[in-house]
Amino acid sequence: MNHTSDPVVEVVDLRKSYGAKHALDGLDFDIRTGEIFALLGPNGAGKSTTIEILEGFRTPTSGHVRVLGASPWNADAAWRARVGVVGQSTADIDRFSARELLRHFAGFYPDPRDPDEVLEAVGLAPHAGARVRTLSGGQKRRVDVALGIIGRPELLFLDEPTTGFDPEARRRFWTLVESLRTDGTTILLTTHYLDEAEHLADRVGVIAGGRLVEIGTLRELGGPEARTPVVSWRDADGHHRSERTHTPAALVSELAAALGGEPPELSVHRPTLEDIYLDLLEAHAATAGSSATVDEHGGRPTTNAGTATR
Ligand SMILES: Nc1ncnc2c1ncn2[C@@H]1O[C@H](COP(=O)(O)OP(=O)(O)OP(=O)(O)O)[C@@H](O)[C@H]1O
Repeated sequence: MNHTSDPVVEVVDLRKSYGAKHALDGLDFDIRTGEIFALLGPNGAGKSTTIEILEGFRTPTSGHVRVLGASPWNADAAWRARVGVVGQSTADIDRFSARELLRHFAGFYPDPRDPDEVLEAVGLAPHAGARVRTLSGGQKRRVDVALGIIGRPELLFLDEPTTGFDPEARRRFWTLVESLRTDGTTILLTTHYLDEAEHLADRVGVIAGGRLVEIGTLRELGGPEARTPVVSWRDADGHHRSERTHTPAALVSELAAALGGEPPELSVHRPTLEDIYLDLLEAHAATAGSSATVDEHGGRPTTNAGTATR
């Protein structure tokens, strides 16, 4: 465990361009020891570019980046042993069994976890001896997670870790991540699942168009007014109206009195986390002058722990 009070991850004015494309346009954030920090954002926002720079697989165009006190892309093997990586692509060493892979990779670390305990923790114990290629997509993803934590990392990167998991596997994974936090592991997570971020993250950073739109706890997302209920109805001349109010019951009574009965098409809605998140992205797209786009990305390196990192 890192016992210093310095941030585990320090990012100042991080920029990354691919030709004329500014994938990252000046990011600033810190991740503290023992924290679970989630990066949220639409497709193409820059989450994987950020995480891959912090893992040392890409170099920034400019900016200051320190991860466990080092520049990741110049870091040595001792630094790598302190970091765990679960990238977006799935383990492709599929002629081995999960148990064989874990035993093999455990040998690269000074203080690895017990392979059988890891298999149990990720729910792979019943399939430990099966060749990885015979496993389902969700089971292969668990192999990635197992490889990411076998070295007992101080800092764990999880890039969309539960994509393809069934609901029970996701819950089980969340329990595993919580136990890693209890052990003192610092975790950077990217996810498209707001409930995952809500369940796991101490703080989130919302990224869009290569910029950090907001950073804070999920409760703080969108500012203090974002969760204010919205009363909607159709008024006497047929126009659709809506009003944000902390006293929706009072407004509904006023409306009922003014309209002499039930307000037509009345609804009272308390914005959900998803509403708030989508509003944030919409506001960003409006100020950026374009909406968030879905991009294909080429040339991303394989980043699962079993191949590129070790
Ligand atoms: N190797 C590359 N060459 C050129 N452009 C790239 C490359 N990798 C990423 N990009 C572009 O950089 C931007 C950010 O991509 P990135 O993969 O970081 O987004 P993301 O937030 O991880 O998206 P997703 O949620 O789809 O994984 C996108 O516009 C993408 O097309």
